[in-house]
Amino acid sequence: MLAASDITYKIGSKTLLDNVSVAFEPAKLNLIIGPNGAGKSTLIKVLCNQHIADHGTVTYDGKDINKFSVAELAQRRAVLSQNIELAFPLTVEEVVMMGRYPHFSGQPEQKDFTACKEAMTFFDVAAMADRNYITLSGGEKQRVHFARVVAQIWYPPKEGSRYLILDEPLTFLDVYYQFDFMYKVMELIKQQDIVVVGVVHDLNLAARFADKVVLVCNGKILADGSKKEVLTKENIKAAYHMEADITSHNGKLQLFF
Ligand SMILES: Nc1ncnc2c1ncn2[C@@H]1O[C@H](COP(=O)(O)OP(=O)(O)OP(=O)(O)O)[C@@H](O)[C@H]1O
Repeated sequence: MLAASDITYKIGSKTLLDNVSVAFEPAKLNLIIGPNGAGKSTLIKVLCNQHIADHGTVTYDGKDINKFSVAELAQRRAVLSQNIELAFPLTVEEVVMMGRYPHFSGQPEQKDFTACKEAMTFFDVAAMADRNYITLSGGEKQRVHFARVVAQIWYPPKEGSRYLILDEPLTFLDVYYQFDFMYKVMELIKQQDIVVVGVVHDLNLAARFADKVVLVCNGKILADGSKKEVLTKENIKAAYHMEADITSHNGKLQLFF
């Protein structure tokens, strides 16, 4: 379980997160939604210790994030950030191997090569293994980063959960790969010990796939629960100032604007 309790985070006089408490369980697809500037990326950064909260705690498996060493956390928790830029000419396989850096010192071992190969196959980028990363399209690069972060947590740790934190993973992907990615994440969470937290903008993808939806607005949690509980006309209006028609057919929610 990944939990944040009473998080307040300020920059100067601006409060970016205001007393936020939220928890994410393993084996569930947890999605964070909310309008631009709501505080979603800030929350992700606090959950990852990239931002230190002014108040409140973040725990992984009940243990305070500050009690983990950087290496310990990196062996169990992979983070896909927005706008990843690589300055060096690397092959796709070398980029994916970066995910394994927390697991070896010196040279990668056979299990690191195996994790990379399997993660590349899983995300359909194995055929590009020897390509120069910077020559790839935006969507191809994004799939390479999926392989990198998933290679990082490919094997279960001796104890505790694995964590996969994704800040807007669907940017750059066409509709086929958006769905493909969601199905693949659902396949990963069947392993039961992976906590997945992702930020998405597409409310219909959240309506289709999420087990839990957290709606962030003005640095606060406006709603937190199942997609049916959170994706209501009232909540959408309050957060996005938009009227939505919401239909439910065979248990599937759909939003129209
Ligand atoms: N260093 C900073 N100084 C001042 N304000 C900041 C800083 N970083 C972020 N903010 C502001 O904090 C608010 C929350 O930003 P954040 O990036 O968390 O939003 P978001 O919900 O991820 O938005 P988006 O959907 O547009 O990516 C925004 O208003 C942003 O301008």
